[in-house]
Amino acid sequence: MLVGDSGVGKTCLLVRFKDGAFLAGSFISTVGIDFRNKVLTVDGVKVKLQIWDTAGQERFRSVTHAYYRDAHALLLLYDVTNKASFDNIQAWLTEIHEYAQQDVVLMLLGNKVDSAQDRVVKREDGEKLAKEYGVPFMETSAKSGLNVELAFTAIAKELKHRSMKLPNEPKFKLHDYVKKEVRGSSCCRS
Ligand SMILES: Nc1nc2c(ncn2[C@@H]2O[C@H](COP(=O)(O)OP(=O)(O)OP(=O)(O)O)[C@@H](O)[C@H]2O)c(=O)[nH]1
Repeated sequence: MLVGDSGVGKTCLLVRFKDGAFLAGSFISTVGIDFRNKVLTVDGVKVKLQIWDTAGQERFRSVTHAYYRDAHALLLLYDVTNKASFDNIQAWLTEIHEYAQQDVVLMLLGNKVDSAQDRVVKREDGEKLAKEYGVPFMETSAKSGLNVELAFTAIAKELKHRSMKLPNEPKFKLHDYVKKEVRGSSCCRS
């Protein structure tokens, strides 16, 4: 399930992953909730991801709350060009702790790193926050596609590992896997 403030790029991230395209042009906010399926082959095993795209707008919060408890994984997004979306991450985490399953797979994503000139949230700030909460972290761009496949593949691998519980298979380390991340530009407006 994709969560985070309105406009951080949840729908675009999902469309980039599903269709390999970027939704340029006017911004159409998600109403309530929407979902798309994608089948990935992970280490020779087919994994069907059902990905729920939630509305970031406050007025839909009660609708999205109802979906948290069925989510196996949450991708929590902020927009690196929007400080408020980053400041709201703590509130999102509080909501997640309240409504999601305790063992939900969680990943923090700083999106829109292609907009280097408009960046206001430093990579280190994202990393620091993620470390504080023990959550894997990556920076992404739905526009350029940077790290999008990697983020979803990481989730798929973790979920596959958890569901198959093969005793002889080495434990999948999500925190290590996300280190394959390609670094975007760290340029800042301020
Ligand atoms: N430059 C840039 N723009 C992006 C990126 N991702 C999304 N956008 C733009 O940001 C705006 C919002 O994107 P959405 O994907 O609709 O945002 P959302 O988080 O789904 O918003 P809600 O549905 O309201 O919760 C759109 O104008 C997108 O074109 C990105 O990676 N880079």
